[in-house]
Amino acid sequence: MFRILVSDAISEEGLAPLLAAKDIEVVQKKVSEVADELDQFDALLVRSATKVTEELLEKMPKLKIIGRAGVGVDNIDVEAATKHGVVVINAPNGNTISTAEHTFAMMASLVRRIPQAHISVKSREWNRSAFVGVELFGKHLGIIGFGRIGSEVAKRARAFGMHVHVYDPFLTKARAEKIGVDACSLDELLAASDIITVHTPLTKETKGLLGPKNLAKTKKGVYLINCARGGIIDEQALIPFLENGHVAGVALDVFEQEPPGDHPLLSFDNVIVTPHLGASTVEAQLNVATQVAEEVLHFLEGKPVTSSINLPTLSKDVYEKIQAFYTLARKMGSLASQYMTEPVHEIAVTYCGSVADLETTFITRSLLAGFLKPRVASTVNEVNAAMIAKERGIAFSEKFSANGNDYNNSITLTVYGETQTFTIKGTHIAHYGDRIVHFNGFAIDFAPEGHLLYIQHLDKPGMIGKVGQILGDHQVNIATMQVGRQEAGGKAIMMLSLDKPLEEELLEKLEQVSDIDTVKKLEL
Ligand SMILES: NC(=O)C1=CN([C@@H]2O[C@H](COP(=O)(O)OP(=O)(O)OC[C@H]3O[C@@H](n4cnc5c(N)ncnc54)[C@H](O)[C@@H]3O)[C@@H](O)[C@H]2O)C=CC1
Ligand SMILES: O=C(O)C(=O)COP(=O)(O)O
Repeated sequence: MFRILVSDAISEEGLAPLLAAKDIEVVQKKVSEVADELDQFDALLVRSATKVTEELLEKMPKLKIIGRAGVGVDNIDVEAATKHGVVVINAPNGNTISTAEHTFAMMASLVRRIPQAHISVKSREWNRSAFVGVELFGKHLGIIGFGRIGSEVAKRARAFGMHVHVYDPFLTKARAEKIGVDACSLDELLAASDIITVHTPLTKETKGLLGPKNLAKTKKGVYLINCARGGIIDEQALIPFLENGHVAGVALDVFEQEPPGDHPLLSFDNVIVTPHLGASTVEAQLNVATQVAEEVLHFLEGKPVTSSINLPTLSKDVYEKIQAFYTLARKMGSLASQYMTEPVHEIAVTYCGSVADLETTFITRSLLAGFLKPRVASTVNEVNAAMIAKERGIAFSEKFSANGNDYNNSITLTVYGETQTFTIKGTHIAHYGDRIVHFNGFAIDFAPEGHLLYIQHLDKPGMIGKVGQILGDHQVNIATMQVGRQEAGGKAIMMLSLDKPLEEELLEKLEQVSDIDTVKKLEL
């Protein structure tokens, strides 16, 4: 049974896949209303109101996934979620059109002074000369941030006969030309635009992007629009530019603090505002709720997510291709970690043959999670494995080779410790399963599963018998046994799979047998 907390107002119709699912309980309450039960939730669904802080995450130890029914995740401490191994997903395109349309509604309202005229008429006035506006046709629109919403705004602007200038450090000239916009530098955009609208996420780089310095570079009489995030246009910095008339008008859907309270900007007649309504349409809310509900359901069913903020995203197709290697890699990581009981400073993975062509980032994360799990007390999974490895000073690298080295595919993992180096190689054989084909310098062939017992010994007659005798005397049944050696009479290994885990006392007995060098219990 999974419990999901929906702590913001999310479309009930969109939540239908979760509400209808068996073994899932959906609780639609604010965080403050379930303060005593926070440790019982597996998933959390939010919009922009709930602040998902590290403190909240610490109160939710069972949490596996956070679904943001919308785009911006600046209300979620994604780094803390990653640290806690919690997947964060969003609905990146469900509200694009609604927000682009709202931006346009704001633009038209701003230049034609519709809100002010509306209030005037409602106040029983009829003052036509007070509300003379300007046309959008022929004006220069500057769009800062040319992602999903920015590009939809551009399409609409072109239909209105506007010239569109775009600044986005990640936009190529070729794409800009194809869409028919002028890709330019920020300074060029600021100097050329009659109206500027921002559509970036709120990040360290974009916070205060339109602050005192950049506002001074704009044309006198410029109009500004923020339907992205409060703070991209610095609210305090706007005040003198409004007072001296340099900025002709501002439209804000979002604020540095929401609600903004008694903010000085609200006193300006030429500042028009809405209460964060960009995504507030029936269609957008249904889209984003359906997207996150389906994703969360998939995730809880153990399927891949397609729009994660802190995991590489995988299509169903790709996931099916990598699934087998993902499991093999996790087991190899775990075996290496259990074998190498000393501190490790580097992990190197080589993908050979068909696996080298796949999306290996995810496989490597799985391998790291498998490696770290026996070593860390907290949750470790694909989400936080790379971060934890880094924190512990473990470097990791990937190499690729088209040649499978006798196998259709293989993964080789080398772990560098303080005093020794350990190498393990595995392969996945379709319709047969995972095999470890190389272990600590020995060619061997065993299935990585269950209760394993590794013994390194001298290659001489009677060794298998001695081990078999000790295990038999203690009622431990051997399910399978594989052997490998480097040369006749030299070092050799046995890998036994047992029907039950080995007790410590038996391990010690085996270690005392003459010509047995190493005994290790490996659990998968
Ligand atoms: N008012 C509302 O209700 C809504 C607001 N939003 C907000 O709109 C914003 C944009 O959303 P999308 O277009 O869906 O995101 P997106 O990720 O598709 O586009 C963002 C664009 O900003 C660009 N960018 C990033 N850093 C930049 C920088 N320093 N300078 C210039 N460009 C930069 C990126 O390259 C990207 O192309 C987000 O902040 C989102 O939270 C989204 C939906 C509703
Ligand atoms: O999707 C976004 O980024 C939004 O800003 C929409 O926010 P909301 O879900 O309406 O609180």
